[in-house]
Amino acid sequence: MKTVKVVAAVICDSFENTTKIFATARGYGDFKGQWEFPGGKLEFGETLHEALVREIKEELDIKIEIGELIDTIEYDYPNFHLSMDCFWCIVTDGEIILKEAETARWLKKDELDTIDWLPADRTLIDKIESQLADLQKL
Ligand SMILES: Nc1nc2c([nH]c(=O)n2[C@H]2C[C@H](O)[C@@H](COP(=O)(O)OP(=O)(O)OP(=O)(O)O)O2)c(=O)[nH]1
Ligand SMILES: [Mg+2]
Repeated sequence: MKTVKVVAAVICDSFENTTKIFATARGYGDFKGQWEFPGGKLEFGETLHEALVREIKEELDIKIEIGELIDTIEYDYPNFHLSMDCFWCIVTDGEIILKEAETARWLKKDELDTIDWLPADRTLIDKIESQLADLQKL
């Protein structure tokens, strides 16, 4: 099975005091209407950071700062294997404009389980919830 290498941005309001994260609903294709984190496939020769900055500019028209890696999700879809690196990010410049997504939401911590995520994202949501819970204990 072919592997598709993807990088995704979990954009939050603050690295230290996170109260909400940004999710988008896919605007096209097989998973239209299901929720995900903005990002996309690496192009040849790009680093993870270069790819993520490019994708977020293309999809949301903003500049981001990339923080820590949250997790690398490995997931088998029927037609391909997904390997997706997911990073905490914050917006550093611009106003979000949805260039590709059908719609978007800023989700509070307790809302993360209330929407229909892409299948590969469910383990990531658990990881995000536990990292946010750890942050609160500090
Ligand atoms: N961006 C993104 N893709 C995800 C997530 N979860 C998940 O299973 N995927 C899958 C869906 C796609 O099959 C694959 C690649 O994502 P993509 O469609 O965003 O790639 P792209 O932006 O480069 O778009 P395209 O030009 O190939 O259409 O990863 C997620 O949270 N974010
Ligand atoms: Mg994309």
